[in-house]
Amino acid sequence: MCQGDAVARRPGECVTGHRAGWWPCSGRGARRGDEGRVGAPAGWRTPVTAAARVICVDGPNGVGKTAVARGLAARLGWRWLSVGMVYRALGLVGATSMSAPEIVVDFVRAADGVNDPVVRVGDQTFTEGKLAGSRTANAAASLGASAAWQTRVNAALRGALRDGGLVVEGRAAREIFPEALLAVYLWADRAERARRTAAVDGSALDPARESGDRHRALEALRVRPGALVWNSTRFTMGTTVATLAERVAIASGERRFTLAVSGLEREVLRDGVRCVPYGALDADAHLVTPRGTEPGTALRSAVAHADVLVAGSDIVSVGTIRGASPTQPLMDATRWPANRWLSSDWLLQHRHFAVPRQVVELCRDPTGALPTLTAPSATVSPGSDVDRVLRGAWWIPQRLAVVPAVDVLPPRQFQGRLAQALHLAQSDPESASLADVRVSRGLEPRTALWFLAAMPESLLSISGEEG
Ligand SMILES: Nc1ncnc2c1ncn2[C@@H]1O[C@H](COP(=O)(O)OP(=O)(O)OP(=O)(O)O)[C@@H](O)[C@H]1O
Ligand SMILES: Nc1ccn([C@@H]2O[C@H](COP(=O)(O)O)[C@@H](O)[C@H]2O)c(=O)n1
Repeated sequence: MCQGDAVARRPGECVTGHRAGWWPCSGRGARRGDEGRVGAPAGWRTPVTAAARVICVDGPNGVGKTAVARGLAARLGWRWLSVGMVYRALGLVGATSMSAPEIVVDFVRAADGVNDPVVRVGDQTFTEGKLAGSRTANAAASLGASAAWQTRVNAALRGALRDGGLVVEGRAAREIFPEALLAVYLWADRAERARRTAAVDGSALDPARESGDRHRALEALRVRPGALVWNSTRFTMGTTVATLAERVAIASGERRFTLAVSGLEREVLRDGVRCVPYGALDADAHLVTPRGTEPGTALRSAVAHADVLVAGSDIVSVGTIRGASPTQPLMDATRWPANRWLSSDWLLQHRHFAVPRQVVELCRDPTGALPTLTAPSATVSPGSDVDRVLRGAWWIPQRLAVVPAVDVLPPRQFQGRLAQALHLAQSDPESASLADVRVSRGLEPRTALWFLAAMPESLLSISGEEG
């Protein structure tokens, strides 16, 4: 089981040297040399130890962590747990460092068969329904920022580990359960999160709570390295839950990440990625390459894209695939979790891109037919299938605010400058929310991840030498 911090090593490798994400790190995954062993995934299964059957779901307020965690637990037949619930319960009983009540987290089977969490603080018992909504959140936030409470709450949460799987939702779930099989950072843009929050209890998103959660020193809201970043803005709960269940199966080795590749005539297994001819509807993503691309080049491209796609994203283009160095595409250089900041122009210049199946499905035409994707030329005609799919990605910018280009700064200064720019942008809700930031390829990966968490709506372009 890989517990490694993937960004600290060579891109795509965990401590044991296996690729993180799309093959399991328990030693039985596919390796180089698997090529052509089509069919190996059938019945191929890596046993997952009980301790590793933990999925973490983190993300900003109102994105749907609780609803998605419960839905995923129901689908997998696992229990689910909420970190925020414990802090909310403590806030509700008016816990203080002097009172130090006992905290116990347990489960109760709901009418629909799901094992829901129950939090006992002293002699009071809370279920999620009693704690939902924004009412109790501010007291929760101030307790949650304290290291002493974190220690106690985290111990209570870990005490809830049982045989069988556990889906844990909440801030820093991954820090509390570092052994997790899969950590998900659930995202939705601000307007959608506001809509979801209002639908729960009529309340508004609280920017102060979110900003506090982002900027505090310990257990801050941010994307943890290696997390699957799933942008749920345009997906139903059902699609998000089904997708995450598939990603759990991939992480546990029960299923292989599958890419449908244009121009490929037969199924091939390459570097652990199952590549199937374009058009296969069960693929996790579709890779479009320009007409006439050599199969070998398309397969190298597939592996490079898969590396990024397993970490989430809407549409991915990994830049020039160099013949001699297929393992060093542009995106790998930063271990980017998603490249949604790449502009449409950039994408068009590269003329190949990969799209998760769920994005393609969003772009069915009125008769329900799936779009036909062909590699874009520099002029994509408006209304064409490719145009619809590219526009179906939420990130194509409508407007742009330019913060100072920071490409020549070393990482520390870079982060300082970004923090300043972000602070300005976030403290003025009327200001444009998008930033055009140019980064050099030497960008420290953690800074990139931090940036994503701090300002996910940004357009980030990568300049400087590729490779
Ligand atoms: N596509 C969707 N994905 C996820 N949730 C959705 C979606 N559409 C609607 N919702 C609803 O949005 C609400 C999100 O609230 P929920 O409490 O789950 O969010 P949360 O991230 O846990 O919030 P908080 O951090 O404030 O506790 C739920 O009622 C959920 O059913
Ligand atoms: N690790 C955590 C988790 C949550 N909190 C605080 O509790 C608030 C409520 O959490 P929800 O996920 O239920 O919204 C949240 O805003 C956090 O401030 C925490 O401090 N640490």
